[in-house]
Amino acid sequence: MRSRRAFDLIKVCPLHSATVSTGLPDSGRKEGTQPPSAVSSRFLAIFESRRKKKGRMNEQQRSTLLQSASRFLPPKGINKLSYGTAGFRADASVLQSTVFRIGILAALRSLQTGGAVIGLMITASHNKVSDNGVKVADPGGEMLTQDWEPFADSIANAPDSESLIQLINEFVKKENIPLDGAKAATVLLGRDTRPSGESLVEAAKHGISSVIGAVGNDMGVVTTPQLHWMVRAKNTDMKPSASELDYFDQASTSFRCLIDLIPKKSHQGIGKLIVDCANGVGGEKLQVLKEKLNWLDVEIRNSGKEGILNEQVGADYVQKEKVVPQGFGPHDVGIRCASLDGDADRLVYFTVISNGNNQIKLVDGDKILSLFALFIKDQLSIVTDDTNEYQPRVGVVQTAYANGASTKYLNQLGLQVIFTPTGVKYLHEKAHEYDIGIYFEANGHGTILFSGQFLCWLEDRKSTEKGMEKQNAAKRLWAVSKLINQAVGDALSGLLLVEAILQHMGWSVDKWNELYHDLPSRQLKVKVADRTAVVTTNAETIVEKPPGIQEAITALTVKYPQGRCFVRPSGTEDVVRVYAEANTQEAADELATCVAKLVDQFLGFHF
Ligand SMILES: CC(=O)N[C@H]1[C@@H](OP(=O)(O)O)O[C@H](CO)[C@@H](O)[C@@H]1O
Ligand SMILES: [Mg+2]
Repeated sequence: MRSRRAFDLIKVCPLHSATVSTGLPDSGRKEGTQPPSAVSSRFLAIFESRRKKKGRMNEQQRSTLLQSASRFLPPKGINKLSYGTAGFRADASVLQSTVFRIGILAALRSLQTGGAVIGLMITASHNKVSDNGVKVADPGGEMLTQDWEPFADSIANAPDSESLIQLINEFVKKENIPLDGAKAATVLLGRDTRPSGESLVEAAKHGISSVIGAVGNDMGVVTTPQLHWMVRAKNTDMKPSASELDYFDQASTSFRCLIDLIPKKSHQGIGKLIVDCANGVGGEKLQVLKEKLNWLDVEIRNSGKEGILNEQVGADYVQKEKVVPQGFGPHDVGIRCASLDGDADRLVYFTVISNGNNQIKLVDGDKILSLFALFIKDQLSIVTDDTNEYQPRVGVVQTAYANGASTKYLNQLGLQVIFTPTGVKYLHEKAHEYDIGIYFEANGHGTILFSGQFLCWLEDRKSTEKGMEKQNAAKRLWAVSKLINQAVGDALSGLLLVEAILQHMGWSVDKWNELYHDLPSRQLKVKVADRTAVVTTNAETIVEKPPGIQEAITALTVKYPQGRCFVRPSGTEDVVRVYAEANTQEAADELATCVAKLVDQFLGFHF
């Protein structure tokens, strides 16, 4: 079922995207006016009929694959790789064969989706500079369908070329992929600023071109969300030739639109913003936006010209350590500051505490989510009233890492809050079930998704609503849908939306931070012998295996007022993570430390 979602995703309102694309380049595109169910069943019928003739690897293809695969053999003695929460990540030196193989996978995915453009991004996000990684973007710009992850795991771990070809052969048959050289496939490649990126992109290109008919288009150094945005834009036919330039144009135009729609503009403004760019790709891209917007009140720091990527800088460091990033200090007290991560898909805000010994007041992903949810709810309540036949469904998606106070606040706003396991692929999927699905991880990765039906309705409201106030609210929501990156969480477009909303409200960062008070929390990581021994359930809040550990965690947690604690295996690092919340910082620290010891007792290296 999931592999079909790529098609469902692209059935956007014709008013929003001009045409509806199936990802099947030569299928009828005048279908946009049909109701969604009819559209998608027609797509699927075409898709199914094409699939029937497929699923064979000819001799020429086999020998091409075999020849190139023999040049990219996996190094001996490395740990088993797993696609995880955000693709494959490891020390860059061991990744050549993995990336080569994922190049093949991306080309196969393009073939399977009837020639839709697939994305392949080389990044290890907030991890250290010597690491790297690879992840794949599906036709709608979202993460690779989970159905393909086992295949990704198996080919990444295939010990030699013969077994790799055998796995591909089996998969191609199972999925009916037309591997006969007759069909075209396109993969869009991007990388962050890591020095290992260039050679890994080359490995990916070898993988792609070993699938006959497949072409890799290299977008160079881009943020992860820019690559996802381009994939989405190309496939939805809004902009078949979509480039980074279009990304910047759309972001700046919709941001300006939101600013122009601010009622009774405050002459005071909301003051200066300083952005820590993690010494990563976000710095140079934010500079482009700054120039395009003639935005004088933003200062860009840690743009990568001097410091080391992610070393004591960036959103992950700031959110987890709750201290200032390098380059920030007492001179910044009271100023609104933001941090991006290494590939600019996470965003948090903070202020430096005066005499605080480098401590900060963190404004995390939960607060960004709350600000977005509040703004959307306000605007929606202006546009809709009880007499409307169509009542858009709004859903807010969080993970167990969301601060308990944020969930309480969102519930008090009357919003439906849903929990999923960690990893944006889960949140994104859930958010798609709503007309407006807003999701954020506490670490600052999140976005807003709008359904095609809602956007059609909104398009109508923009021009037909009688009152100016209603029209403007509709226009604001429309601008949000254009500004926010609906493919994936995006620190740059998220930052512009936060700035626009704060200006709209006339709020300082402190006023925003007062929406609710975070419960004190602590996150720790524990190195264990085998993190896969931890099996969780209930959106990762309960440990099922190893037996006995959950009872012990619960027994500790109940001792602390407002205590909440869970453990889960990381999908990106070889650790088990511990999260604890309680009514005081000391209590949260103590609870986290006790549970970390428990994890060590149950799973640590005890010889
Ligand atoms: C606690 C935490 O921040 N976990 C992060 C981290 O995943 P782990 O599976 O926890 O390693 O990286 C993921 C990818 O960036 C992100 O989705 C997730 O939220
Ligand atoms: Mg990232």
